Amino acid sequence: MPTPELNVFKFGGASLKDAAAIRNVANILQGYAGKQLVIIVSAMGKTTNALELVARAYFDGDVPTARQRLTELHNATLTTAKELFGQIPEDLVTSLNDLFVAVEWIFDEAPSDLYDYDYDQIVSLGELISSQVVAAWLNHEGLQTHWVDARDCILTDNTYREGWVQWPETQARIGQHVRPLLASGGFVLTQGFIGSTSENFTTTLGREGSDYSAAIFSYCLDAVAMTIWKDVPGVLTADPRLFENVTKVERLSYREAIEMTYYGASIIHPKTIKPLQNKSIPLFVRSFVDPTEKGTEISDEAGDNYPPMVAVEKFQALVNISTRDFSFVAEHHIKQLFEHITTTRLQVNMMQNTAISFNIVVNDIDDRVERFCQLVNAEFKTAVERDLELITVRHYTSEVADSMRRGKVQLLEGRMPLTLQMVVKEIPVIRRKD
Ligand SMILES: Nc1ncnc2c1ncn2[C@@H]1O[C@H](COP(=O)(O)OP(=O)(O)O)[C@@H](O)[C@H]1O
Ligand SMILES: N[C@@H](CC(=O)OP(=O)(O)O)C(=O)O
Repeated sequence: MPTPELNVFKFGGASLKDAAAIRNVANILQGYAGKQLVIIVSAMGKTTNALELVARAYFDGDVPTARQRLTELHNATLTTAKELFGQIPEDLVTSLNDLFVAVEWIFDEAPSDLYDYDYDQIVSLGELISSQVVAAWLNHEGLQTHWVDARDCILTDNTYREGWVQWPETQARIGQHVRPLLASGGFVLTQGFIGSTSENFTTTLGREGSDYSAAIFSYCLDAVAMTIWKDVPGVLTADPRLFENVTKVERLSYREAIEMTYYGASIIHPKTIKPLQNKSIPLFVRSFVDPTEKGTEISDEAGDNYPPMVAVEKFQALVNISTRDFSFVAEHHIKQLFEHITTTRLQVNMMQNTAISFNIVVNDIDDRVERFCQLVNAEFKTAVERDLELITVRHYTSEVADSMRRGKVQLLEGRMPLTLQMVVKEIPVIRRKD
């Protein structure tokens, strides 16, 4: 049953990066007091990056470093809480302490044989901490807020670091845990990014997956709209950190949004769009810096005219695969290659083939490319080029395409009527030997 006028808001790391930022979030939420609202929060600032280092140190057997980094994070969290509250409420100190102690207990045991599993048990801490601090602050500010554990709501399979949502069970759990709280009044606040398996082990949904969590809650609760609050005025024609002269796009269709985000427009996690599109729930991208502004609306197609829009995906590897015996790359080879692509969890962003070779451009994550090359080694030769960028231009013009190529060497290009893609690397700078 739809929840009347329910909105879902997602606040990411940038909007929660320190005490002043959390105060700002509470000020925004004052404007929604008494409304039906589910709030999804990410970890504060760059906490997830810090926790990745903790997980790596632990898995590599360097427990003292893991402990030290965890203690630093605990102290930083208490400092933020102290700046917010002055005197930190006792129950917040206790709940934060319990969360940190649970990770310290992991350090008392040897790592499992699966890094991705250990990663999720540790890195999920970021969202658990931030949700406790923010919920406590909202309650302190007179905004009644129920804290919910997202692991009681989002059921995933056992694919650690990229849990696959089990939709029917998730829908039932969200209904069971969230609806009664909404009915009792007050906001519901929970964590983005995390879920759990049927054996109650914590999973994460993939880096920057809190947007996706918000879309899951929006879908399951039939929200009227979902809003993600960002440090930019909305979706821009390109990432302002990388490009000049970018402008805000007032409206985007789901199709445009999914194409841009899949290829690296990191403003929205690519998995966010499908659940919203499936129920025609509009997505608003708004500024937490200037919450009076309208932002960008993403919804059904409306015959819009779009300017050129650019997305850049970094850390790409180009894998050139060729047969060892000069035979054609035929269908059965491609089938075999894709089986290995699936088992090593490569995400293929571009592919092109010739008579005896097959090129794929993939996200270069961990040792996945090496594992893939080993698996195909018996039948195929492989050559890998790394540190590449995949630039995708929707609604391209020749001027924009030329400006993207400037100062780069282009290794691969793909053109479709609406989309231009190029794989580029920096031109190596020749320096004098003195
Ligand atoms: N097309 C785009 N429009 C606007 N911002 C973009 C775009 N592509 C990338 N970004 C970047 O996304 C950032 C906001 O996303 P992100 O840092 O993931 O936020 P959070 O982690 O707080 O949710 C912006 O600061 C901007 O640099
Ligand atoms: N904290 C997680 C999940 C997330 O989505 O964060 P953010 O909303 O700050 O991008 C990450 O950094 O990957």
